[in-house]
Amino acid sequence: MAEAVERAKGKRVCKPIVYGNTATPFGFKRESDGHTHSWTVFIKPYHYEDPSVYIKKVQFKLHDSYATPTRVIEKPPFEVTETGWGEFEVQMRIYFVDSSEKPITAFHYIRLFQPIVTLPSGVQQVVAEYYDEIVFQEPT
Ligand SMILES: O=C(Nc1ccc(C(=O)N2CC(c3nccs3)C2)s1)[C@@H]1CCCN1
Repeated sequence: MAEAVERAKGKRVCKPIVYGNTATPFGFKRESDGHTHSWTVFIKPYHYEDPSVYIKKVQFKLHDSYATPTRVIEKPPFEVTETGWGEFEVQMRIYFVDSSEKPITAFHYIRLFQPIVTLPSGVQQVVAEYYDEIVFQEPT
């Protein structure tokens, strides 16, 4: 109720987003660290638009075994590329250009093995992504 009072009635702005990860197997276990895959965790607009218009930065929290597990990305693309051998949960915290908008948190479980998609190039890749919407209540 307090928030409703704080914000004058105004139009609602919806920003469709996609978040998730892609992954590509090395095809072997790397001798140095046992890693088997390269993966990229991301959050991006669903439509073709510049996310920096409304997203200031995104904080990705990886598994603590990674060096510097908290990664802050301050300009698009809002993504982190790493290598590894297993699947685990990543926390993503989205900070907005409008500082009156509270940051929001999403969680994504890194997938390395499925679902497999075949890209137009014929290359096979794991793509695990989810659709969501960020809704802003714009004051008048
Ligand atoms: O896999 C899992 N957890 C994982 C956490 C981190 C993983 C990983 O891939 N890596 C740590 C990173 C480094 N290695 C060396 C230096 S940094 C590469 S895997 C769980 C276990 C059961 C199901 N999922």
